[in-house]
Formats: sequence, structure tokens, C-alpha cells
Amino acid sequence: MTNQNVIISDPRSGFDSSLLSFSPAVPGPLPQPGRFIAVPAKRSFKNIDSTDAARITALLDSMRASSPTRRSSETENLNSWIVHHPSALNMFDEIINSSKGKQIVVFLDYDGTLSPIVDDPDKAFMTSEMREAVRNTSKYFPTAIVSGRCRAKVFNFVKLSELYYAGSHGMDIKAPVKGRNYRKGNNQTVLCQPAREFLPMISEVYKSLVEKTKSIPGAKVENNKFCLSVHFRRVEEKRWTELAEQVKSVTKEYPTLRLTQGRKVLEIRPSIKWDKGNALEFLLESLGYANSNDVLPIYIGDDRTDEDAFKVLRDRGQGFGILVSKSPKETNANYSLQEPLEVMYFLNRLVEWKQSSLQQKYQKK
Ligand SMILES: O=P(O)(O)OC[C@H]1O[C@H](O[C@H]2O[C@H](CO)[C@@H](O)[C@H](O)[C@H]2O)[C@H](O)[C@@H](O)[C@@H]1O
Repeated sequence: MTNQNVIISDPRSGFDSSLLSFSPAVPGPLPQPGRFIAVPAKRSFKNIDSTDAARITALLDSMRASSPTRRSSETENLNSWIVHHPSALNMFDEIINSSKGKQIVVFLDYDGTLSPIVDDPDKAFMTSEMREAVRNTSKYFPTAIVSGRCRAKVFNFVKLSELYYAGSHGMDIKAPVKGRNYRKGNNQTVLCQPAREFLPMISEVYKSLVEKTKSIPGAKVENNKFCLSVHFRRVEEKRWTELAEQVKSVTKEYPTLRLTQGRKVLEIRPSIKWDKGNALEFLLESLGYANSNDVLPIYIGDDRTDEDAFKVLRDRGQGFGILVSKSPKETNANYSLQEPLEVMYFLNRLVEWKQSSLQQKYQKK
């Protein structure tokens, strides 16, 4: 892959039929039936067959299990979890030591990582201090935003044209127009849109979901271009069954779409083999670091979908995943940060370290 104007319309190797129904993005024990409030089957599941009812129950259990998200165990305490996922701020020197002779590349999720989680997805603003931290980071390290939101929307929040953006869970990737020459000459836009053929279908499903959920107070369907989000953060829990039913009633008509789940959000996306992990690999390749040992990727994210990227780093044995979380969660990340404010401190330390190491270098000359 070179850094030409590239449009990859479909790099997948084929459909994964296991993804055609609901699939949790993070492997692990599925919620046990009966562990949660019993579903009022008669009232909620009238007019649907038992297979659909079972699917809706599984979806509902998962919605409840992830509110808040993925506690690996009620009894596991934060202290023991921290031993395995220490604070990236405390481990800063170790991270820097591993970067000797390597180019650090920074990948940042948006919601819950650069901006705090808020009730209204349209109001998930980042602070100007955070924007400054990200801007400074990108002066010294190639920096990418990798988000579930559509690229245009996440750009409107971040407002920094010097970054790489991977929207729609990595299905829409763009490099800065005036990119830097990090390794290979890179001043052209790189585009990767592996799910382009799904655009008409996604628009159709968006309309159906808006129609089907409009009577449920608080439900919000967000069009993220190559994928859709159905938010239930502001839906009363007693209406979740109805919401799960309505969503399932639409998605079952589209077997080439899959349903996953984030933080109080159901996400509908093409069932192609492409996720934030693929986006990370694509961007490294675009920067000239395919199969290279000269790079240290750092990926910071808070959500289930970020686990795909953490896993890629683990499998490559390269770089570090940093999970943003205040509570213990099953994760493939190496380190943790508690909240967006700590992400900002971490980015600022990276910048300060780089500035002082450059200063020392010039003084020696
Ligand atoms: O990959 P991300 O950048 O983390 O995007 C994932 C989803 O984030 C947004 O929803 C989440 O944040 C909202 C604002 O804080 C919150 O209200 C919602 O409950 C969270 O799920 C975004 O709205 C979704 O479209 C993204 O898929």
C-alpha cells in the first residue's frame, strides 16, 4: 500500500456468517439467562416466534449487562485489576523506554476517551484544553482519531485538520490533506471505504429504525454513514424490551448487517471483516509501517469496539493498548487511564517528553 489517493471499496475476504446475528464484540461469558430481571414474555413477545423471542432476550440481557459496561466480575476489585492494567501515567517511563528508536503513532477513540460520556450524543464536546493536547500531540507523532461516529461528525467535534480520521468504526478513513512526511512521502489523501456498497442499505435501515422507535421516549437513532447507532441511554429500562424487539424486527430483514453493542447503544453495521483493528493496521501501513519494528503504536479507547484494536496490538506484540475506565473490565489493553482528563495528562506528558528530548538533542550538536 502506498500513500496514493486510494479507495479500497471492499478489502474483505468474505462474509463471516457467524456475524449475521447479535455478536458481542468482546469474547467472554455471555449473560446467563435469569441473571437479570425476568422478561415479561407474554406482554412483550406477542406475535413473534420462539427463535426471535430467544434472540431478543439475548439482546436484552446484553443491554442490561453492559449498563455500565462489562464488569468482569462483581467481586473483582479495582486494586487487583490495576495490577494487571496499571495506570499509563504511572507506567509512562516504561512506555517511553520501549519507544527507543521507534516512531510513536497515537490512535485515539473519541467518545469516552477525548470527551466525557453525556446523555445527548450531539453534545459530546471535548474541552479546548483537550483539543490543544491533541493538536500538540499531532505535531510530534502521527495521530489518528478512530471513532464509531461518522467521519464528518467526529471531525466537527475535534476540528483538527492535521489528524487522520477513521469514522464509522474504521470503515471510512481519511488522511490529512497536508499530511506530514513521516516515513514515506505522505501529502495525499488516503481513503479507505470498505463498506461503500452498503450505503443504500444503511440509509434504508436508518429510516425504518427511526420509524419503528419513534414511539419510544428517549430512543435516538444516529446515522453514522456506514453504520447506525440506536441509543437507549435515555430510554426507561421498562421500555428496553420494546426497543430490542423493534430493532430486531428491522435487522432480521437484513442478514448482511450485524448488531453489536457499545455504551448504552446498539450498533448496526455491515457484517464485513473490518473493524477498528483493521483501521489501525491500514493506517500503520499507509504511514509506511507495515511489518515494521520501527514503530510503537499507542491506542487509547474506552469501548468494546476498541478491543479489536487492542487485540491487534497484542497479536502483533507491538505497542500498547490503554483502556479508559474507572472500573475493572475484561480487556486486551495493557494499561489503563481513568477518564478523559487523564488521557489529556498522558498526551501532554508525551508532548513534554518529546520536546525535552529534542532540546537535548540540539544541545548536544
Ligand atoms: O468509537 P467512539 O468514538 O467511542 O463512538 C462510539 C459511540 O459513541 C457515541 O455514543 C456514546 O457517547 C454518547 C455521548 O457521550 C453517549 O450518549 C452514548 O450513550 C454512548 O454510547 C456516539 O453517539 C455513537 O454513534 C458511537 O457509535
